Amino acid sequence: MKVAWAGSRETLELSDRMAKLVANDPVFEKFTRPMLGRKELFKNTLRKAAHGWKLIVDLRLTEEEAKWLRLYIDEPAYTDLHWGMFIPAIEGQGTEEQKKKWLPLAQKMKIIGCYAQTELGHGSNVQGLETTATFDPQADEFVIHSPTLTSSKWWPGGLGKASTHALVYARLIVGGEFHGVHGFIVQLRSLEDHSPLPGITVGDIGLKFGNGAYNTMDNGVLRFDHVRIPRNQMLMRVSQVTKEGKYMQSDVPRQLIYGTMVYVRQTIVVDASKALSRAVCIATRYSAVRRQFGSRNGGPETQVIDYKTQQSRLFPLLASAYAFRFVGEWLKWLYMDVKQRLEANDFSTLPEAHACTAGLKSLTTTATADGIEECRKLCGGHGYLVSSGLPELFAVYIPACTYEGDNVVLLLQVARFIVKTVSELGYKQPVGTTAYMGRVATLMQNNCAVRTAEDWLNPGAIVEAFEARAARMAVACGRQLAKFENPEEGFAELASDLVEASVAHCQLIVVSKFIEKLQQDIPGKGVKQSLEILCYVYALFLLHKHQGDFLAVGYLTPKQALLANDQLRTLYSKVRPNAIALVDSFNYTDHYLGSILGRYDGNVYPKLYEAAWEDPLNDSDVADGFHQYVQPILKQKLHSAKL
Ligand SMILES: CCCCC/C=C\C/C=C\C/C=C\CCCCC(=O)SCCNC(=O)CCNC(=O)[C@H](O)C(C)(C)COP(=O)(O)OP(=O)(O)OC[C@H]1O[C@@H](n2cnc3c(N)ncnc32)[C@H](O)[C@@H]1OP(=O)(O)O
Ligand SMILES: Cc1cc2nc3c(=O)[nH]c(=O)nc-3n(C[C@H](O)[C@H](O)[C@H](O)COP(=O)(O)OP(=O)(O)OC[C@H]3O[C@@H](n4cnc5c(N)ncnc54)[C@H](O)[C@@H]3O)c2cc1C
Repeated sequence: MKVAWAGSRETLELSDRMAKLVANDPVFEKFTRPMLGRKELFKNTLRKAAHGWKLIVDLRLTEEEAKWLRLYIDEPAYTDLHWGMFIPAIEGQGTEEQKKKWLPLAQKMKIIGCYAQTELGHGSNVQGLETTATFDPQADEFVIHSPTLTSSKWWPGGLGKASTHALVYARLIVGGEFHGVHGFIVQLRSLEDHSPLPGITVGDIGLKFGNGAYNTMDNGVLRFDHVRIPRNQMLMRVSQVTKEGKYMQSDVPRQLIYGTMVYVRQTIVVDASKALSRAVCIATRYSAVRRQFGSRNGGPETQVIDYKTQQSRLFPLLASAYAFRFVGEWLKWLYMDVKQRLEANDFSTLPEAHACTAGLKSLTTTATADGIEECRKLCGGHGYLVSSGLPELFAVYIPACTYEGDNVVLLLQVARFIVKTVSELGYKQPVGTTAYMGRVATLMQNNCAVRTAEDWLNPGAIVEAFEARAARMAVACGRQLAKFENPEEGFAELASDLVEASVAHCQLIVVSKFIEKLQQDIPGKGVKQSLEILCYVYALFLLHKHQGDFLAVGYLTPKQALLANDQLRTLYSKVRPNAIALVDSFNYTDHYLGSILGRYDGNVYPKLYEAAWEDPLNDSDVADGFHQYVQPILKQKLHSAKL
């Protein structure tokens, strides 16, 4: 099962080596993180990042090894955005000449970059960004300027204190004409003494949610006061500005400027499976350790993992972790395919790539953020201790529902895509993830044929149910939209229904890709069978949770919905014997889990007790402040009988 989770034996071995390299290095200790002050915390993050870079250089780690190393260091840092956005943006939107100049500098970390798109006043609305880049033909330069307070760049990770350069997204103005938002490489700080360059005001935006957590990252604020950069520092693969001041839009779609976001969104889907699997690993192991009630004749109390309510909350999350892992694997393939096509100037699958990355990023991050919180609750009181690992995991993870695109805004992008597909059904055969809409007549006509709970253990029945739900919801939205004279007005009015139809479409993708994964060769005795059970748990859990959709579109009867729930209960009993093996398959070290509740050895109570005394508050029996503030209360003589 470890190979199935890792993807291959090579990846399992490589990631295992990196995990152990980090776990055995005291520099990467994590437990004290939540107790550090902001400056000490940030300095410690810089220290870890520097040590990580030294390991990469000294050990000559490959790009893949370095990626796993940074993952297992498990600390948001400027390197995430340098490697995860600044470099990919240059790779995707730079000309060959620009890549030749800037990539070696960035890859050798001679410069540190961030991705500065969001502003104080605009994040979702990229076309509303206010920073300006005005071409000066006399000087053959762009003048980068922050004309308003709301044009201040705000949020970019690594911007506040670490980065020397930024990829700045600004409104391109040539000869007084606005030509859309484009990316510009701008140096922010001196490479000599790291001081901000003239015209640059830069700093950190302040404390964020949680102790430690994402406060290791210097999300920054940045303002420009007429800062000049050479013309060749506008990324010009998509569009160009000539020396003469002529704007040229190549035959590449303007949306390629958004390409880095597509790339990051697909990485975020796999990240979701990692984050959710960590929380599920902790909650599952602890649920097996924790006993509460149920003792008979003085015997041991019941393991809480054996309660049906615990199983009905925990096992769908376990199944979701595997589901997101496999859909993330497919999404990576989709992204690489569209990237290759783009290199051949084939833009045909760009809309599908955008819709899939946007929709799956939204769906998996929402489910993961909710899932981590559910795992905290599954651990009872001890889940609320920092030493459980869950509060910090939650605090670090939840911005994923916002960054790289607010999850609702992204679902609205999916809605545009499926509404457009429905509107073209009469004359254009849908392909890819919307191919099922080509069978809309059948899907609208045929209802569910399930007669017994067993009938739900049929991939065909599952896929047809999810296809019918998604198709019928999309067609219903299309029909409603047709009633509006102004399509944009209709879209705004029906936005909530469209979002629900988008969720249905995206859940169909996840379920379908899980089923397709099971049709592949999966090594290991009993592994495929275990994954099949999880696949059905995932699908039937969604069907149960969203049964209102399936009933409202008339595809399911209440009886069939009840049969699905009956089957779900049976499936939980089948997951139970393998639950620990399934989470052990994630192959996480205790260091990476950072959780006393999730320890591999299950030695929870002694370690919880031990850890309590390490809290600074226990440095003395009588806490500082007692004598000054409490003792006087205890000693005071009160005359009024009432007090
Ligand atoms: C080694 C370590 C690795 C680490 C990995 C690193 C990162 C990942 C891991 C952790 C994360 C770490 C840190 C956090 C990073 C976070 C960074 C950020 O947040 S960067 C900023 C992100 N911002 C956004 O996502 C903004 C969201 N808004 C938009 O994308 C757009 O404004 C819009 C909502 C899509 C609207 O676009 P527009 O204003 O142009 O209007 P539309 O009419 O809707 O679109 C026009 C047209 O274009 C199509 N389209 C839109 N976007 C794309 C796209 N991305 N790709 C392709 N096509 C796109 C859209 O469909 C329309 O097409 P059509 O309908 O045919 O006209
Ligand atoms: C931890 C973190 C790291 C980040 N890192 C970076 C970075 O490195 N670089 C960078 O450039 N940015 C970064 N960001 C910014 C991030 O990309 C934006 O916050 C994100 O794109 C959301 O945009 P917004 O903040 O403008 O939200 P808004 O769009 O203002 O969202 C506010 C509310 O309005 C709703 N809304 C907005 N538009 C619509 C609409 N059309 N229809 C319906 N509802 C709507 C949203 O759903 C939401 O509920 C980061 C943010 C965070 C939290």
